[in-house]
Amino acid sequence: MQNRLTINDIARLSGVGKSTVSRVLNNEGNVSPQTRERVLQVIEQQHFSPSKSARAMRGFSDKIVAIIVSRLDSPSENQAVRAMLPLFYQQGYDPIVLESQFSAERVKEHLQVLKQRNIDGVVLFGFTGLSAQMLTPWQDKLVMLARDIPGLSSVCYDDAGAVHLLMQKLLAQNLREIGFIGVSPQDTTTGQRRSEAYQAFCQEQGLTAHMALGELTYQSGFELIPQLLKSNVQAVICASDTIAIGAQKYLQQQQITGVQVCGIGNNPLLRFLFPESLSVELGYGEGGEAAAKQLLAQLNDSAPLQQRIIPGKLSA
Ligand SMILES: O=P(O)(O)OC[C@H]1O[C@H](O[C@H]2O[C@H](CO)[C@@H](O)[C@H](O)[C@H]2O)[C@H](O)[C@@H](O)[C@@H]1O
Repeated sequence: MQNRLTINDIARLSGVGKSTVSRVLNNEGNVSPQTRERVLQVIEQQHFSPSKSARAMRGFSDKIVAIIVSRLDSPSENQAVRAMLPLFYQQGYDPIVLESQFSAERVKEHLQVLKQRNIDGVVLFGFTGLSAQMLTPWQDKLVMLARDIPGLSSVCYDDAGAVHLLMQKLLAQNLREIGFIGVSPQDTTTGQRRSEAYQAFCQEQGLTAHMALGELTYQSGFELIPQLLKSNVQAVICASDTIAIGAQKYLQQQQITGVQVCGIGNNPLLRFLFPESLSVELGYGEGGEAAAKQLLAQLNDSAPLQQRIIPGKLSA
């Protein structure tokens, strides 16, 4: 676990002054080789890493924000992170990126370390299983993306609205046999909200629902679309563009034409590989920007907490 030692402790343990420790950390001259060696030995023994204030003494930024993504390889999260970075840089904050892999336990560990390091603020890509109890102590310095929890600032995507846009577009094209590839309802947003929106729309319009559930992967789209093809679907809505890429790959491999594949997310790779697909721009970039602005407003101006939903739109 991380230590809480300060430069003063290192100075005391090394038998030197604070400024000497600072000179060693800065790799400046004016310190004898023996003293330098002694200080470095203590630093190593104590697993010391300079605190924010010590970093500031060394000329680094004193302002740090952490971005906790769920998956480093998620295209949607990458878009959001890319949009928030320039805003943090402009305001003199150094961002650091951590990964949760959808583990609440891992988020808890990250937050403990961030607290010890006295980090200024956090953007957290939320997910099902995170508790308000764990996050409320951070409420003034945290913004959650993609999930909302009462009492916290959040920026969310319009999950049900995206499914509606696609269903309406398909109906307008006279397509009524519409399948859906989703993910587990244990995932409240991409899973439950998108699947429920599909089922509700089918019910309202008197359509038969054809559903298959998998994971947030290309493989799921590839493996699940054959089930829906057995029901002679004319179109398939996938809960994400990543899933849609897998579904399209299957159709391409089997040389099946005439099935309209739709995704959610407006992923450039789907557009490039399969330009005939339909997708909804959920606003990942806009979401990342909004989350960064909200966090900066909370940190710099004590702005009130805010919950926001980014509207989606059919991609051109
Ligand atoms: O394939 P991707 O580009 O990664 O997109 C899949 C979905 O990723 C995001 O949802 C997932 O992560 C969220 C945290 O960022 C989490 O709240 C959600 O439960 C996960 O399903 C993104 O929010 C979705 O729009 C993407 O469809």
